[in-house]
Amino acid sequence: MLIGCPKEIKDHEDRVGLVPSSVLELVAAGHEVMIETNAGAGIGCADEDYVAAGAKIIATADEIFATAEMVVKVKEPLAVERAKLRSGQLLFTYLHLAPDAAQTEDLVKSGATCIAYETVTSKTGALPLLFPMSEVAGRLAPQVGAQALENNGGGMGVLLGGVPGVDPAEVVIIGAGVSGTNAARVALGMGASVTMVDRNTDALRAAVDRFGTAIKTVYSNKGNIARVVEQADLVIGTVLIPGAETPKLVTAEMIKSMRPGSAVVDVAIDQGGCFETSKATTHSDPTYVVDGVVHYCVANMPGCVARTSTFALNNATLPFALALANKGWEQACKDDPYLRTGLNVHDGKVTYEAVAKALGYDYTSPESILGL
Ligand SMILES: NC(=O)C1=CN([C@@H]2O[C@H](COP(=O)(O)OP(=O)(O)OC[C@H]3O[C@@H](n4cnc5c(N)ncnc54)[C@H](O)[C@@H]3O)[C@@H](O)[C@H]2O)C=CC1
Ligand SMILES: CC(=O)C(=O)O
Ligand SMILES: [Mg+2]
Repeated sequence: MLIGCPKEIKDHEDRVGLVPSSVLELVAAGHEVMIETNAGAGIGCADEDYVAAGAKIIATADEIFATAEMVVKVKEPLAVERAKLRSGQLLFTYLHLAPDAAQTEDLVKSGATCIAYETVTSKTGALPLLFPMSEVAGRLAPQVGAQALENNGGGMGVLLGGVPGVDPAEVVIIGAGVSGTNAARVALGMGASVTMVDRNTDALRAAVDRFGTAIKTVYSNKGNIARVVEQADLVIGTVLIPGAETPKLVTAEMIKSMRPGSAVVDVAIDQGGCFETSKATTHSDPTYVVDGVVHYCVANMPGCVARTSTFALNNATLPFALALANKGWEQACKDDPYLRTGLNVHDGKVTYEAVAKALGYDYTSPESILGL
């Protein structure tokens, strides 16, 4: 198969779809790999590293989209990239379609087959291609939240860990999944006082088993969220309903109840965000203030630690990229029901139910397309 990997063009997105060692594996399996020139610059991988792995360096994204049978990326295609997609082409990347009507419409119109990293599942019901980036974003969240609480960051001038004789910050993490657990690990390490909120009591039990009495846990309902948010210095939102738009669990009224100079970090912004006051921001201009509360809502947080993130992402994506290249997407999705759940759009049809429901499309099941 002819595989193409363009340079990412989202604001401050330095990750890249394939690292040289992944190229090596794909080439060893008999495939041709095209990498856009300088695609790996932000992760410390030069064109020569890709050439040594067997890739061909291509001058422009246009050439890659025009010829590749499978395009491997990191972020959702932006409008200029969507315009280059072709009918019958396979796109393998993050998509986050439910809150993004414009992208969904373009992908449907393109006729391409689009497999979303974030809805590929595993035997245990986990999301193996979201997992590594949720680990990264979760670990980054207290770090960016701590900066937002600094006077320079627009915050009230609170040190997350406090000092002897002065209280640490109160950090509330809504969603005790992968991002939430990683956020808790770092926030506790920085010395904050941490409360985790989830509607899944098993997730709260797992947090207590992991962190012991250092962590406080609260069951997720409106009243409890209103109470802990009002008392928080920093709220980190990491809620997910796979493939669907994030529920707005923290209302504008709750944000108003927080102390001026407190902060929120909406990790879940890529699925629409869990604060009513959230709107997506970029690494160039990551924060804004609503009712005195600093909001950080960057939708590609791992992009700022691109080297760590790209290698972690490739560890997870490579087996699936190999299966897609070796067998073609149809056979690969027939053989693997967990990869099949990644199919979001095919030949003008929306093939992921939560996306169809969120955006008012008819839903066509992957099984019906594959004749299963
Ligand atoms: N902004 C960014 O750069 C990045 C964002 N993400 C996003 O972070 C979000 C979280 O991802 P993961 O941690 O992997 O998900 P996860 O599935 O591991 O965890 C989500 C948690 O939310 C909980 N939840 C669902 N409904 C809830 C409710 N009503 N109240 C409280 N908790 C509720 C679930 O029980 C689960 O424990 C996703 O939207 C993901 O796309 C992930 C990586 C990077
Ligand atoms: C998961 C995701 O959207 C990201 O890593 O940017
Ligand atoms: Mg994102």
